[in-house]
Amino acid sequence: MRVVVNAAMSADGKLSSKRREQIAISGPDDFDRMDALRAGSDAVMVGVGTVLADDPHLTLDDPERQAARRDRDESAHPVRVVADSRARTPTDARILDDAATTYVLVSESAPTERIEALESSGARLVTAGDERVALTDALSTLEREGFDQLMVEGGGELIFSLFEAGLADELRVFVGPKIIGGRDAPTLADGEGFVSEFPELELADVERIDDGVLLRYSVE
Ligand SMILES: NC(=O)c1ccc[n+]([C@@H]2O[C@H](COP(=O)([O-])OP(=O)(O)OC[C@H]3O[C@@H](n4cnc5c(N)ncnc54)[C@H](OP(=O)(O)O)[C@@H]3O)[C@@H](O)[C@H]2O)c1
Ligand SMILES: Nc1nc(=O)c(N)c(NC[C@H](O)[C@H](O)[C@H](O)COP(=O)(O)O)[nH]1
Repeated sequence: MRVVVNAAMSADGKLSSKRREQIAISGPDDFDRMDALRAGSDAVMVGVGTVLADDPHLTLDDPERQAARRDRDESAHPVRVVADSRARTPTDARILDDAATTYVLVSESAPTERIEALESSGARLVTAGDERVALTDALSTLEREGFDQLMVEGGGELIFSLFEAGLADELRVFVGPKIIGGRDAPTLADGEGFVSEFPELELADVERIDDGVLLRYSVE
């Protein structure tokens, strides 16, 4: 399964502000590019931090893209995936609505009542790992479900872990024309951080979009 990380960051490398509220960094063309990438993916994944901060829907905006997926005998929207070790996703989260199938990746530490609440909300639960979701195992399960391409939208904690586990195959990052600042604002890769053996990228393409630049890297 190909894992494509796609995010938008300010010119100073932030994914949102220190308040962790959603900030429009992409312009209209980059949002449309993101929608097209979602349409070409079997599943779209975020961490529970993004769910709690943004209440994302993770569906396709463009009806024609939905129709094209149906014409390919696929679901109108890609599957939605949340990395959520303790099953904290609120049962009224938009990501759990009936617009698309949603997988919640949990660990053994998730309370039974929370798991039951998410299952009652229609989520499909995948358990991997003791305290935190074991991403390698969880993504292997998704691959066995037949997913060929997984798009990961963030946030920084999840993206760091994917690179740390060697699971990211491609990084597409839109650099937008804003300064957000803030030593505590989320960046593209947060987590513990690397101090050696830094993941190496190969620059595949540079494209001007809106008032920003899309950088596409393959991960070595
Ligand atoms: N600009 C963009 O493109 C973009 C995209 C997405 C998000 N964002 C922004 O980013 C912010 C949220 O980012 P975030 O870093 O706080 O949250 P996140 O990466 O979305 O979610 C992080 C959480 O995921 C859970 N998780 C489960 N398994 C994990 C694993 N193996 N490794 C890492 N995390 C794991 C952890 O919570 P548990 O320990 O409870 O499981 C962790 O705290 C928001 O402000 C949002 O607006 C921006
Ligand atoms: N590509 C991109 N450009 C941005 O300017 C921005 N703020 C995000 N942020 C990602 C956001 O935090 C969620 O991951 C979903 O993109 C929201 O999904 P919906 O629109 O509700 O489907 N992503």
